[in-house]
Amino acid sequence: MKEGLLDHINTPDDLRKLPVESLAEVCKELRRFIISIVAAKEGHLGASLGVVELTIALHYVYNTPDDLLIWDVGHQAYGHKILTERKHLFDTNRQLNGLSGFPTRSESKYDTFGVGHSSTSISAALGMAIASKLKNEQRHHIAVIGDASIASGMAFEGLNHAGVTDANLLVILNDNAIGIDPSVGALKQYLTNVKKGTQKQDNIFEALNFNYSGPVDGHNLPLLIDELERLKTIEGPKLLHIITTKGKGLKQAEENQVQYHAPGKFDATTGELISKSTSNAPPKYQDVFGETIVELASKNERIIGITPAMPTGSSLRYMMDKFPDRAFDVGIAEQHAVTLAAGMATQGFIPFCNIYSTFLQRAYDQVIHDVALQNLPVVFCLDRAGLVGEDGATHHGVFDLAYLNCIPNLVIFAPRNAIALRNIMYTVQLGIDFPIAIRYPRGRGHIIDWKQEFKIIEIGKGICLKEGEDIAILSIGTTARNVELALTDIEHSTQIGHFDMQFVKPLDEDLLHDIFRKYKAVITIEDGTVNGGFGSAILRFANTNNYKHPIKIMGIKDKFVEHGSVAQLQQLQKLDVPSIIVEIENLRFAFNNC
Ligand SMILES: Cc1ncc(C[n+]2csc(CCOP(=O)(O)OP(=O)(O)O)c2C)c(N)n1
Ligand SMILES: CC(=O)[C@@H](O)[C@H](O)COP(=O)(O)O
Ligand SMILES: [Mg+2]
Repeated sequence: MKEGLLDHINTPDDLRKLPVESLAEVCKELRRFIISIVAAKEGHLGASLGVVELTIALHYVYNTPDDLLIWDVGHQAYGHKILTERKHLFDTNRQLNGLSGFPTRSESKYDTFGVGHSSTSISAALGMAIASKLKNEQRHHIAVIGDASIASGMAFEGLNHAGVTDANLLVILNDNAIGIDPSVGALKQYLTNVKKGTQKQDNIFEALNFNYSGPVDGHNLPLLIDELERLKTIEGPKLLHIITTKGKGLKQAEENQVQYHAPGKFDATTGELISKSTSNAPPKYQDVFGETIVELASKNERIIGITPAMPTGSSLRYMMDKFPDRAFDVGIAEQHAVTLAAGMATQGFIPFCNIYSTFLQRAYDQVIHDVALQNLPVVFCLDRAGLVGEDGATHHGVFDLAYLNCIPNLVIFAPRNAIALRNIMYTVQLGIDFPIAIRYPRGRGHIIDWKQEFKIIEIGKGICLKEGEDIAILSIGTTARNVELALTDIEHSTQIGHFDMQFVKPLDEDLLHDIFRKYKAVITIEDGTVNGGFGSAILRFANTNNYKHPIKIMGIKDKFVEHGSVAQLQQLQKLDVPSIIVEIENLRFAFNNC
């Protein structure tokens, strides 16, 4: 490829040496560079393409990293990474031992705040701005936040506080009218009106004491640079409202913004998706949820569906299309989603509140205070539980079993396959008088013929999948699959029993007593943290009942798990088939030698 300006930019200082007139060319090359790498290596695309001009303007005008730049979510920060000493590493983005897909403090001094979950940028930037004042340091603090992320409660908390400070804070609202899916809610309507020029007088940000400017065309680089230079001279909290197009510069990404948020592999020249054949593949768990809820809701009018901003990712979209009055995308508002569900449950509805496991962390108090304490029959469907792969540490759903297990009243179920997911959804909508969390992973299972006749699952009951003699393996959820595969590979597998416990809470104590009476040793396996999760619960059961068996707990170690493919991460966490075989052999060796 012909050498370009981008080849000579390693740091923002290199960028700042260029004349303004050459920056349009840098934008072009930066876009092309992002497209070429993401096309081959996958990742988030549309958001980064949409902020190419903004990224260049920010690093050109501000003295990063002394001036502090905070990206909200961080899925739009690829251009930022490339301009800040990481161009040569960018082809390792999101891969094992490669760059993180999100700004990460340990990765670069330019990444001032670790992100991945949305709506933190204003609070973090305000914290930094107040700290700078206290330290008597002159620097700028800039939070870049999208229109979907600013509608979240936490962002409003930050705005509310910032508006009564004199902090040197600039919030840039990057308004492209879409999150992953089209933005929702009254704020979206308000921003649309602002863009039309109908509500200037009642500017919501001015009402919160921000110096508001905009809306400005976020793809007009000279205009952006001028505006940022002007804002640099203004004291106190400021908000710049820019209008951009998600996916800017790649036709398909502009036209199909939902799909090109994170499109997978595509042709860098034509933009066409490189589709993998999935005709014979088992379904994604999200689709099992999405199709099943439609099936159930067509017969049970009390079923409600709720998603905080993930209708496509959760496949609640299917219900939103079929039953728009009973399925709600509430925006990036996990706390609200949970309490909304609680409110509906008080009125006799059966809300299925579908939240990615990692994002439910946001709504922990709502789960405890608004749902569990009142013992309301809310059905939490926790998608993306366990290891999610390339999104990495911010997104793995590995804490849910531990953080939910300590909550009274809450039942916790993990289906080992698509049929079990379907059956538990069927069971709970028949009527429950307790809340339940159903957690299942990202991606596809292994069962093709999954649409079988519904069967009731008995609450609190585990299943014997295979009888044995010496060692009992107790699995939870889809970890059962690797155990099954290990048992087909191993010699003397007749000696090994395998139980799908199904429920972390309540544990099937009758079954556990049978197991501990019969077997000499127990292995537990979960795709969640070993601290306080499923294995811990089994250990507690054994201690309480004075069973002295050796118990090996397999799960996620007490350390944040980085990014990589699920298979690689399973291997590193010793949750893959060979690691299970090794554990079995170790225990058998111990028996034979004592
Ligand atoms: C707390 C939380 N909930 C949900 C998500 C999933 N998520 C990632 S990006 C995104 C949309 C962000 O939209 P916006 O802020 O408008 O930025 P854009 O992608 O348009 O640049 C969502 C919902 C998240 N990262 N964090
Ligand atoms: C940035 C973000 O939080 C989302 O885009 C997330 O990466 C979606 O994950 P899935 O691909 O599992 O839906
Ligand atoms: Mg947006």
